[in-house]
Amino acid sequence: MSSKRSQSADLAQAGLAARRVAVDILESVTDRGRRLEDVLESALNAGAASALIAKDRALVRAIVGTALRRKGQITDALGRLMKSRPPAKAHRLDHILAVGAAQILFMDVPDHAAVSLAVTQAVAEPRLRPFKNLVNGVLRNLGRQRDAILSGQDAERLNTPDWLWQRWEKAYGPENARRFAAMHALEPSLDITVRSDPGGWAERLGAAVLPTGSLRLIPSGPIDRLDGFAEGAWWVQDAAAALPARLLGDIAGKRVADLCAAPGGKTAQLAAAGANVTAVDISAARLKRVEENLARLGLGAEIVAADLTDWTPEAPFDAILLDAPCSATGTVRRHPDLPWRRSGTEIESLAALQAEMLRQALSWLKPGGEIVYCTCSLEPEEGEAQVARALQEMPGLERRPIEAGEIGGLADLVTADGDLRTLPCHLSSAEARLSGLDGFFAARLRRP
Ligand SMILES: C[S@@+](CC[C@H](N)C(=O)[O-])C[C@H]1O[C@@H](n2cnc3c(N)ncnc32)[C@H](O)[C@@H]1O
Repeated sequence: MSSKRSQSADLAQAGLAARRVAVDILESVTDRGRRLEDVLESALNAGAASALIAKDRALVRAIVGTALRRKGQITDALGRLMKSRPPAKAHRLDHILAVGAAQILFMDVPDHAAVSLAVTQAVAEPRLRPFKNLVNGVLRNLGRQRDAILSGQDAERLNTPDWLWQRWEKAYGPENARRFAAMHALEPSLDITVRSDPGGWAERLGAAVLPTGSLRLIPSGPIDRLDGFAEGAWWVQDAAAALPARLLGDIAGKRVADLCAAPGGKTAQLAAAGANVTAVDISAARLKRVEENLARLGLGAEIVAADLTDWTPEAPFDAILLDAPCSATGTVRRHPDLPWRRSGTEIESLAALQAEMLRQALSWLKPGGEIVYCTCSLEPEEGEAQVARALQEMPGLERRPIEAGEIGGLADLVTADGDLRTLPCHLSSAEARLSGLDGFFAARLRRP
């Protein structure tokens, strides 16, 4: 084989391997309910995928991300072109078609390449081989009818499962539900928190400095190769996630608990602010990441692996940050698999756990001490309702309202009660990919 021909055979092989890994990942996430971030890492480091170069790894991420962000539209589009569903034994066909459709409908990949790689995948699997003409026909038709199909779709509604849409319509109204869904279709920017000199780091990284002090950029390669990562000058943290720890104010020299601490973005903020931090989390594996992150950043904290519902500190704290486990529905921009792995049924039991944790945490504060309770959820049961209940339950407990000045002057992010409520459609910018914020709730309470 000439070297040119062997090069193009290598490229075709890599293209095929990337699509195969994308199909495997989609299968794990949507059929087995596994978390995308866990599956991505293990799939990209196993077997043939481990030989993929950075560009192909990025392609896998982009295909899977698009297939999940646009899952409703892709299912609708394929449904319009298929007379019947493939039999259950050929269920992998759904993922091969979804991977092909994601490229044809939404990505800058030539239709013929997407179709031929999907057909090659079907042919390679004995159970799917009988459907190779179906794959070919459906995906070719999709390319031909792309514009007509896309223009007839209600993208926001289709890409949001009913359980989430109904919750958001109820809590925020139909227009906001639509705004959130529009943001979820976009690959989010990378937000980072810097130890110091945001202006200098913004220049070095080509980032924007947000009003809240976080930096925002579109990275062009792996994050750990960016300037300043290895030397611990910054850490990855959504701009909304960076706000709750700041609400504890000047904590230098104080004894502060970071409850539900892993993977440690907020622990790093508290330690960088000079607090003596006790970081507690139930997951030893996730705490290992806290330790690694702190080591890279040259910061320290006492690390405690414990179930908070069964733990008592040796002495009360001056201040506490409780970032309770929650449905995480505010993070769909960064976790597009979440809506399709959950159904909302877990919210009731999570809310009960949050109530128990908040009650306990309040009892671990010194008199006059402050707690910031937060969740990365858009669901009022996990935010506003928790705080209302705590205020009712504990005589003398007071809300200390958040001032816009504490969060870069962004008054829209503060509720009438004085709590922080960030939404995916907040922080809009002329450049769509530089817009948006994770949905967070935070309230600051002072113990009598
Ligand atoms: C929202 S995450 C915390 C994120 C973290 N604060 C940060 O900023 O990086 C919630 C954490 O709660 C922990 N968790 C869940 N149930 C717990 C329990 N019963 N006791 C202690 N930690 C728990 C989980 O392991 C998870 O790390």
